[in-house]
Amino acid sequence: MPKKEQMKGPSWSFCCCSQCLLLSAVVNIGKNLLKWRHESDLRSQEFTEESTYGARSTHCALASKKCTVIGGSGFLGQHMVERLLERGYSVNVFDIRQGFENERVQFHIGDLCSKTDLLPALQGVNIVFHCASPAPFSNNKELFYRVNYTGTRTVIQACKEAGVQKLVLTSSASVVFEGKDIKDGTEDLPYAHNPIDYYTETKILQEKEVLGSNDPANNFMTVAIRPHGIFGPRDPQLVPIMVETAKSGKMKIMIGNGKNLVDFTYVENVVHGHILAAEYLQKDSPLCGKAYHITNDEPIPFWTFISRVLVGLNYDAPKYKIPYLLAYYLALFVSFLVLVVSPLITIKPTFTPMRVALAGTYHYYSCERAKKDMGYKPVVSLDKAIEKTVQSYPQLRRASQ
Ligand SMILES: NC(=O)C1=CN([C@@H]2O[C@H](COP(=O)(O)OP(=O)(O)OC[C@H]3O[C@@H](n4cnc5c(N)ncnc54)[C@H](O)[C@@H]3O)[C@@H](O)[C@H]2O)C=CC1
Ligand SMILES: CC(C)CCC[C@@H](C)[C@H]1CC[C@H]2C3=C(CC[C@]12C)[C@@]1(C)CCC(=O)C[C@@H]1CC3
Repeated sequence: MPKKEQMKGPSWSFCCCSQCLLLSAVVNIGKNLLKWRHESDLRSQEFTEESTYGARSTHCALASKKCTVIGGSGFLGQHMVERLLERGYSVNVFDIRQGFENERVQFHIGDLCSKTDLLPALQGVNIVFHCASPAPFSNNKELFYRVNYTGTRTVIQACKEAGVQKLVLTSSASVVFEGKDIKDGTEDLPYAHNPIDYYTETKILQEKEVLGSNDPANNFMTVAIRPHGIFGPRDPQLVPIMVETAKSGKMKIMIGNGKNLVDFTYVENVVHGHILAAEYLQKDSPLCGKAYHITNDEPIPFWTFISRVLVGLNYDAPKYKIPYLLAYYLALFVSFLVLVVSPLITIKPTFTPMRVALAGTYHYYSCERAKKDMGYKPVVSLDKAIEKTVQSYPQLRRASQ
């Protein structure tokens, strides 16, 4: 609320008759009240932004900012765009497809592997968010390598050529995960020697390229955000796969003892981490060339999370348990069989060794570094996030029987 002394009194204008004098005073009081309301609204808006983004970014909220979201038509990308617009950024989206309509957004359709496609989308832009990737469960190794690795190198070159100052990459916490327990893992853990899949292998290559290109002396600064298990409204992957598995009757068995803690991160918290990183990424800031875990900071047993979402959507929670190692070797055996019959038929098994490892081990990460360097704090709690997510999928809800 503004202080009383900041409110200006009504200004009086000269007139000869008393009715005019009265009318003029009333009009002026009205005008000043409106002005005061507007200033007060702005101040309270600043307060909200300040409490969320920290004092430094209050300034950024009011300044005009131009950014490009590569992969802006995707799940995370769309949420990024919405929040950036709310924060007063002017936003370009670069993607191979147009995922939504918004007259405030300038779409550039193209392939990030092509510098010619990219350059027009980067003109006059000072921040690039790179959150494009082929879907993690694709089997196309060549595509992962081309888009995540060589494509990201092209993005870096294009950014430098276009004079972009900040590049914020969406990496993944899985770059350090090898299928073995990780408890409260920090960013100092080494990259996985044996990544769980080819997607992750190329996410490692990608992150190394982006962090290695950090060059504040030449006004080019980079940072990598490592989220884990992103979920929320419009996610095409996590909740739909769970529901699909439940519908087909395969979601009855828990892998392991059901106690393994995992990070699931609400999409708005992931977005918040990205925007903070962009705003705190400055020459001489500790963020330059570094990776940051962004999680909900509330690890939860994997099967508790799955059960809460499924029960929320009126499906049964898994009841039975199978020892982790037994499930893992069974999944390995199934993958071997799938490989043998692959020249004849294509089968996509639900329980792959990778999914078994994700479902049966501990893998949660510390976000202390993000808290310390950019004042990160999740903006939506896990309880609220699960509630909002469940409510956002009426079409996936099982009709009561
Ligand atoms: N979904 C999750 O749980 C996690 C995702 N990530 C990372 O977050 C980022 C965003 O993921 P999501 O939004 O879930 O994926 P998504 O599949 O919904 O979005 C990716 C977008 O990238 C675009 N894209 C793909 N190839 C492209 C190309 N060659 N040129 C231009 N655009 C291209 C797609 O059209 C799509 O719109 C990815 O980098 C992913 O690796 C990291 C950790 C967890
Ligand atoms: C069939 C069930 C046993 C499992 C259903 C849930 C899974 C679909 C998800 C649980 C953890 C998720 C996860 C990812 C994708 C979806 C899950 C496997 C990622 C692989 C997405 C891309 C990343 O960068 C890492 C994620 C780790 C967690």
